[in-house]
Amino acid sequence: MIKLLKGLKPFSLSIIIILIFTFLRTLTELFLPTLMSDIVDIGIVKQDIGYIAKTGAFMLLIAALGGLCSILTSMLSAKTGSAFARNLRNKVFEKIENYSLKEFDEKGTASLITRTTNDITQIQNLVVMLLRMFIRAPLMAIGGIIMAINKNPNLSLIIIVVVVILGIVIGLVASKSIPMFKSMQVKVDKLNLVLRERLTGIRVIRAFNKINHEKKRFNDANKDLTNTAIKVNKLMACLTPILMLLFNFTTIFIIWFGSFKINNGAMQVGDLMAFIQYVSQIMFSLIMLTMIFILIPRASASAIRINEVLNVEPEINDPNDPADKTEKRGYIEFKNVSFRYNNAEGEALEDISFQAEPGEVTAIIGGTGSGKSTLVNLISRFYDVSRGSILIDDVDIRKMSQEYLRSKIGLVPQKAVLFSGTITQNIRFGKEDANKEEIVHACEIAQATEFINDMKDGYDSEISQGGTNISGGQKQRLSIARALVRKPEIYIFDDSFSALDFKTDARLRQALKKETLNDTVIIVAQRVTTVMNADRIIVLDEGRIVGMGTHKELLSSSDVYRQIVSSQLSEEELA
Ligand SMILES: Nc1ncnc2c1ncn2[C@@H]1O[C@H](COP(=O)(O)OP(=O)(O)OP(=O)(O)O)[C@@H](O)[C@H]1O
Repeated sequence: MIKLLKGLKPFSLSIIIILIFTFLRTLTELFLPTLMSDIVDIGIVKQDIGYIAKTGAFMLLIAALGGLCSILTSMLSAKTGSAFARNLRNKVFEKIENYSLKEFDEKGTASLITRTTNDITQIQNLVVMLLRMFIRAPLMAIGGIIMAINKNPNLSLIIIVVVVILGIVIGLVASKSIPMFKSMQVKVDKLNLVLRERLTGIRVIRAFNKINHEKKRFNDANKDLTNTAIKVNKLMACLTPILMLLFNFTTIFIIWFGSFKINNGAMQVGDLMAFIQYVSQIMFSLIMLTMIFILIPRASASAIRINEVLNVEPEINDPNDPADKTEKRGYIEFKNVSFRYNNAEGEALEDISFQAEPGEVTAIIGGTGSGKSTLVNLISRFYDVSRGSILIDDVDIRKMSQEYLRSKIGLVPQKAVLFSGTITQNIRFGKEDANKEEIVHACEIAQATEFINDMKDGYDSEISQGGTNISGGQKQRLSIARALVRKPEIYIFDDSFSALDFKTDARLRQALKKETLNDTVIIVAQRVTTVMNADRIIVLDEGRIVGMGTHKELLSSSDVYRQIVSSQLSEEELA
């Protein structure tokens, strides 16, 4: 928590101003009851109207000054709190951006979202509360005690009794509420996870008639959170009536004992009235302090979760002296590469060695889960190899900066991901300064022009979030165009033609061939027709290369390949 609060350093000036105004405000608040007591004891008792008017006007001025200080501190605290939260959010977001996929896998998207939003809001609430109350509450409590003793030392003994009772009540409430506040954060996390899955998987949920099942899952998580929130709020709600009761009894006692003192001439009426106000100020400040102490554990649970994000040292880092200049272009070499996912039992890839050169098409084929996507993800260094090495243009990719490495690659991922924005904006994601001709050219090769021209606004048509307003095949073609516009040295198509019909698939590959004459192309595919013309086909089975060569060579040398071919041919014939 302290570590996060160090982020308040840039706001030192605002904090100093807040402290000064808080100090002034507290002084005005402590001064008012004394003025009131003077009005009663001097003005009213002696029927001095002039004194009453003069002191009354002075009271108004002091109250106005206090009000002004209060407005200023509230405004500045809110502003500082928001700016602090903004900086923290940026910091967390920047950190997450540097995460490798391994860290994403570990933390989970839903949790990362809660940590960047809700958890930071908890810290922001605490900061605002601290700025507004942390100095004010003890200052007012101590000031109140001094003033009360000043008014009547004997009667002040009541304060000790009140503080002890108050301490016990607050202690009981805090010990019950703090664990509940902590568990609320975890429950918010859970709710976010369910909600996110529900929203992103809405089509599947409907298709499988799982709406009620999902509703129940969401309701359970929601109810769980609500129940805890209600419980903790009930508890907190009890605090106010108990404190009011305590305050009212205290007032009765003060008036009771005070009346004797007044009767004996040991105390004046005004002093008694002021005394009651000081006791109420002391109690109010203790409640404020309690609020802070209740907020602290909740915020510290959030701080721990935020620090967990900030403390992660991404596994994949750029080297200190990156080799960002290579003689060659487009050469890929896998040297005895093995790879194991974190927490996975077995290796996803084992002893993979092959080379790919510019002007060549290397295809990777294999059953589901054989490691095809894993293999191509290693080229972009989304994960680091567990053993062996990957060289690009004769340089180990761990020795290059990630930006330089990825600038060489045009990746079309297995799951086409588009962003909200126009078609042009989505394709410019591949190359920021791509001009209209480049965009149209890329779309022509990707066989996307036809459907783009059919759309109402052509290239300016809006793609909705996640590309839900276009078909799967159209999405794939746009993500292919996005990679093409980059004109990279290496193209990686991870099962990118699966949603295309055979005709479009063939046309696209033909156009692609001309476009990538001097580039290295890696194609991951399930269909034999997509890979059979490749210069080199790598057959993967359970993470191992079980065959490598041309279609013809593999037909005679690889059983697995022959099985894949025969299963598909018979399927096509059946169709
Ligand atoms: N993030 C991950 N964490 C742990 N294991 C994973 C992860 N991603 C994939 N795997 C496992 O690694 C193996 C290879 O997966 P990969 O996605 O590379 O297969 P694939 O050949 O591309 O399959 P498909 O054709 O179905 O896409 C599988 O057993 C899979 O369960």
